[in-house]
Amino acid sequence: MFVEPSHKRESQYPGTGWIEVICGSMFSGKTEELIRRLNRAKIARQKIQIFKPALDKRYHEENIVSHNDNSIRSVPVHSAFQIIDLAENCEVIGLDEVQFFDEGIVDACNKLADAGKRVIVAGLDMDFQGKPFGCMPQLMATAEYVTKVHAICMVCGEVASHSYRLSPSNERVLLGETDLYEARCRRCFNLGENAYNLIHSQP
Ligand SMILES: Nc1ncnc2c1ncn2[C@@H]1O[C@H](COP(=O)(O)OP(=O)(O)O)[C@@H](O)[C@H]1O
Ligand SMILES: Cc1cn([C@H]2C[C@H](O)[C@@H](COP(=O)(O)O)O2)c(=O)[nH]c1=O
Ligand SMILES: [Zn+2]
Repeated sequence: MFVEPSHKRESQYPGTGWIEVICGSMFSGKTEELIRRLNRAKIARQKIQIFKPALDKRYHEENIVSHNDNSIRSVPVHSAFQIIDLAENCEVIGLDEVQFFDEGIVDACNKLADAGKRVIVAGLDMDFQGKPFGCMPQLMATAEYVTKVHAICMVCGEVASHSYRLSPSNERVLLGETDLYEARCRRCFNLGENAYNLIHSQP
C-alpha cells in the first residue's frame, strides 16, 4: 500500500512538490486508490482539488465514481491549461482518467509539482490494443512515485494488466464499462475472442 511521503520532506525542501501516478488496466482499482489518497489528504486538512476530463461523463457529470460506487467531487475540464489556474490555491491536486487529457498535461503536472504541490494522477497505462495510452509514458517517466494496480482476469482468474474490448470498434476513445470491456491477463488478452473456449476446454 502506498504511504504518503513524510511531511518532513516538505520542511527539508520547502516549496518542493511531486507527482504520483496510479496506473493499470480497467477495473484495477485506480479510482479507488485515487479517492483513498485524496480522502487522507482531506483528513490532514490539506486543500485539495480534483479534476477529470470533461469528456468522461459515464457515471456523473462532476463526481469521480469508481466501479465500486465510491465517489468524490471533481471539476470537469476541457484542457490541461485550465488546471494550472484552477489549482492555484490548493496543496493537493487529483486527476482521474488522465490518459484522455491533451499532451499539455505533462507540462501542467510538472509545473504544479515545481510550484510545491502534490499531484496525484490516475489513468490507463495501455489502451485496448495493449499500446501505451497518450501522455501516460511521459507522466510515468517524470513522476516521483508510480503505482501499478491490477484487476482480476475475467477469463481465468489470474492477475490482469490488460483491458480487453468486447466490441469491434477500432476508435481509441470508446467510453464504456463491463458492457464494452473486461480485464484480462496477458495470455487471455492475446487469445482474443477465443479465450473462453480455449482456457475452459483445456483438461
Ligand atoms: N475484473 C475485475 N477485477 C477487479 N475488480 C473488479 C473487476 N471487475 C469489477 N471490479 C470492481 O471494480 C472495483 C475497482 O474499480 P475502480 O477503482 O473504478 O477501477 P479503475 O478505476 O481501475 O477502473 C473493484 O473494487 C471491484 O469491485
Ligand atoms: C482500454 C480503453 C478504455 N477506454 C475507456 C473506457 C472507460 O470509459 C475509460 C477507462 O475507465 P476506467 O476508470 O479505467 O475503468 O476509458 C477507451 O476509451 N479506450 C481504451 O482503449
Ligand atoms: Zn487470463
